[in-house]
Amino acid sequence: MFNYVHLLHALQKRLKDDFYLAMITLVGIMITVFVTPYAVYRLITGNWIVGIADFCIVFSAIISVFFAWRTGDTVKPGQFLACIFCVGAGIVAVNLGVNGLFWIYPLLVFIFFLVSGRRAVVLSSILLFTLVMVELSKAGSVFASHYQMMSFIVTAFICSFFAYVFAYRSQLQRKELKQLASIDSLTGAGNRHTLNTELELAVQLNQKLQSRYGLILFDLDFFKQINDKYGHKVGDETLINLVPLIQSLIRQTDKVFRFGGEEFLVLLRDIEPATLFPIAEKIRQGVEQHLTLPDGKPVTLSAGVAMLLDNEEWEQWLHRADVALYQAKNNGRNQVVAA
Ligand SMILES: Nc1nc2c(ncn2[C@@H]2O[C@H](COP(=O)(O)OP(=O)(O)OP(=O)(O)O)[C@@H](O)[C@H]2O)c(=O)[nH]1
Repeated sequence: MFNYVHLLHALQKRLKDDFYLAMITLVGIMITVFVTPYAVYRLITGNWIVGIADFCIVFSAIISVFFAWRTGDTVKPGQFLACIFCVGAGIVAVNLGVNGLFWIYPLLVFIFFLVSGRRAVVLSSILLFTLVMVELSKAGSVFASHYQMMSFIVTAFICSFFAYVFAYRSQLQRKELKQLASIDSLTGAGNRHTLNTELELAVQLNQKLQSRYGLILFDLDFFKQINDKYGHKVGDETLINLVPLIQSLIRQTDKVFRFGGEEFLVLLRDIEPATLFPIAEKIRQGVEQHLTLPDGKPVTLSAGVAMLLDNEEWEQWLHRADVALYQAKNNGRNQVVAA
C-alpha cells in the first residue's frame, strides 16, 4: 500500500529545507484561496479584463508551484510569478482604481521574497512608475486625487523598504545558519552531516556520470597522549592547524571533513585509482613534516584509502577505508594502507 505518512514527511522536509520552495508554495496557496473568489465575481459581474487578469494570476501561481516542486528550481518560477503579479496587479489597479490598489501592498511584500532584492526593487519601481504615468496621462483613472497618489506612493515605498530589509536579513541569517550547520565549529572542516550528504551524492554521480571518487580516512596517532602530555588546548590547536595544512596539500575541488574526534576524511572527485595512494602518502608526509607539537616533535597520522567501486553503497565504501585504516594502525601507525 502507498505510504502516505512517508510521503507527507518527505514533503514537510522539502518545505523545511528549501525556504524559496516554501515561499512559492505559500504565495501560491494564498493567491489561489483569496484571488479565485474575486476572479469568479468579476466574471459574473461582467468585468472581463479584471476577471481574466485575476485568473491568469491564479493559474500562474498554480503552475509555478507545480514547476518548483517537480524540478526543484525555485528561481525561474519565482521570477515568473513576480512578473505576472506586477503585470496583473497593474491591470487590476488601472481597471478598478482605488479598490484595486489595496492588492499592491501584499504584492510588494511577496515579490521581495520571490526574487532577489535588486530584481524586486526594479519590478516594484516599474509597477509604481507605470501607475503614476497612467494617472498623469489621464487624471482620475487610478487615483481619486494627486494627494491620494502621493500618499499611496509614500506608503508603498515604506512597505517595499521594510519588505526589502526583512527579506535581506532573513536571507543573510539563512546563509549563516546553513554554514554553521555544515561545518565543524572547532576546525572549520565539513561536519559529519555534510559528509554523509556528500558521500551519497558521490555514489549518485558515480552511477549516473561514472565520476571516479576516492576517499582518504585518517586518524592522528596517539592523540590521547598529546592531550595528556601537552594539555587539551594544544590538542585543539593541533586539530585546528591540521585542516588548512591538509587543504594546502590537496586540490581545491577535494573536500576535508571531520569524521569525529581526531579522525578526518578527504573526499576526492575525478581521481585515478593509481594517484589516490600517492596523495594520501603526500598528506601523511606533509603532516609529519609541518605539524609539530610545542617541543618540536612531529604529529603523525595513519590512513586508509579506498576508491568507490561500481554499484557500491557509500557505507560499504567507508567501511573498506575504515578497515584499511585499522590495518595501518595495527601495522605500527604513521602509514597509509589501501583497501
Ligand atoms: N583536544 C581534543 N581532543 C579530542 C577532541 N576530540 C577527541 N579528542 C581526544 O582524542 C583522543 C583519541 O584517543 P584514542 O581514540 O584513544 O586514539 P589515539 O590516542 O589517537 O590512539 P590511536 O588512534 O590508536 O593512535 C581522546 O582522548 C579524545 O578525548 C577534540 O576536539 N579536542
